[in-house]
Amino acid sequence: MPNGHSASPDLEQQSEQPTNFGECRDADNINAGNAAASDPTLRALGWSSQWQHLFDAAPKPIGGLVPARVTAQFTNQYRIGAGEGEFSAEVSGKFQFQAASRSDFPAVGDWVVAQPLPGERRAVIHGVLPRRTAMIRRAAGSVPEEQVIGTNIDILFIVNALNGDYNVRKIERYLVAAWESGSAPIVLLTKADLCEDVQSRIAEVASAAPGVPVHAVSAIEDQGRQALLPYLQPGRTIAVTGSSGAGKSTLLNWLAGEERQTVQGVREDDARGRHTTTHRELFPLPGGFIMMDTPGMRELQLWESESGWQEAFAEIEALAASCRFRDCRHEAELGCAVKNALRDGTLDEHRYASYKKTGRELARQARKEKSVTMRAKKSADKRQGARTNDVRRSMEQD
Ligand SMILES: Nc1nc2c(ncn2[C@@H]2O[C@H](COP(=O)(O)OP(=O)(O)OP(=O)(O)O)[C@@H](O)[C@H]2O)c(=O)[nH]1
Ligand SMILES: [Zn+2]
Repeated sequence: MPNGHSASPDLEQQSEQPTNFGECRDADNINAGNAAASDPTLRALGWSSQWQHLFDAAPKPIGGLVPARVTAQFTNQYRIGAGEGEFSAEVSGKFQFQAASRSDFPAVGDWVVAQPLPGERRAVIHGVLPRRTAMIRRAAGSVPEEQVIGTNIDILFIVNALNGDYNVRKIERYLVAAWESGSAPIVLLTKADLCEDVQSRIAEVASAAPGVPVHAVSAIEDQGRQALLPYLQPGRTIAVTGSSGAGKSTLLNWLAGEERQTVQGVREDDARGRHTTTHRELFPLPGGFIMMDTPGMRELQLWESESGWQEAFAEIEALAASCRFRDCRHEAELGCAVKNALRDGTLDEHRYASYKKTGRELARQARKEKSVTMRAKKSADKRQGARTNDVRRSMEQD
């Protein structure tokens, strides 16, 4: 838990103590009889006895299969880290055949069942262990499809800078995504050195993010690190999101205690024997925690998710439960508990406006997706109809 032993107590203030993030990550509870569970290379990637149990229970079509974690993803190729080091990997033909959707394929952060090919740095992926958390985005395109941005993230650092970038509504949107994914959100207000009134900003964010720890930090002035140490536990996977320029890279380098690129960039031979520098999207840092930095995580914007919305505005949802009408829209209805709370000042007007706005955006998104799905279905029906006509015509000709 964060404590007060800090050189800069004014930056150590926070809304609430974190409770149970990453509680399943029982890295110290090692099954002594099991070699893989205590493998230092695997453990550096977040392996624990829980994962070992899931691996033991996973189907294994062939012998010689090992656990590995996906550290980077390319179009059809993956980079995985196993006990024996890194491999470039592809999914097996059977896996590909059985995958029902894009989200069934491995993503950065996944633990997979892999088969290293003898004498090569290549491996075949036969399965994906059940995900504990998953950041999912509906991919844009003519047919909406789920895109998995990152999985098995214990903690999501939501980064917002205490300068012109500062925007509580933006933080609320990121919170929706975090709640939906299953990972525990922590709000980091960066560039605290640029802000005159850090405390009131923290208070403002805290009231918009009930139950979420809020910390102010300055990477440039090396302030606020102490409060983050409790999150940076060995075996824990942490992802960072926030708008461009919010200070994510600087934060990562600061937390890593050295230049991150030197931590995660590795020169190696590619398939043609050339030396290349490979970018890992998941990498262990010296403190023993694992950092995830995928392009998708950086672009994370509004999350199209109903349940995340309800959690992000849990106190309003709780009020809504005591509205007289079950379908109350909290506008002009009689006996509306939300409107009553607005009137007596227990609910903040901006907060309510943000709740309504996010709700409208979700509805708009849902309508858009529905119309895209219907259009896609119509054109599929049309194609099907054309094929049926072709068959009929060719039968008539016979
Ligand atoms: N004053 C101040 N500036 C900072 C701090 N942290 C980062 N910056 C500056 O903010 C700018 C953006 O920082 P980055 O770390 O590149 O931001 P980013 O979020 O990674 O940006 P993208 O890579 O575009 O997503 C840089 O000029 C940093 O030097 C801080 O604590 N204080
Ligand atoms: Zn109501």
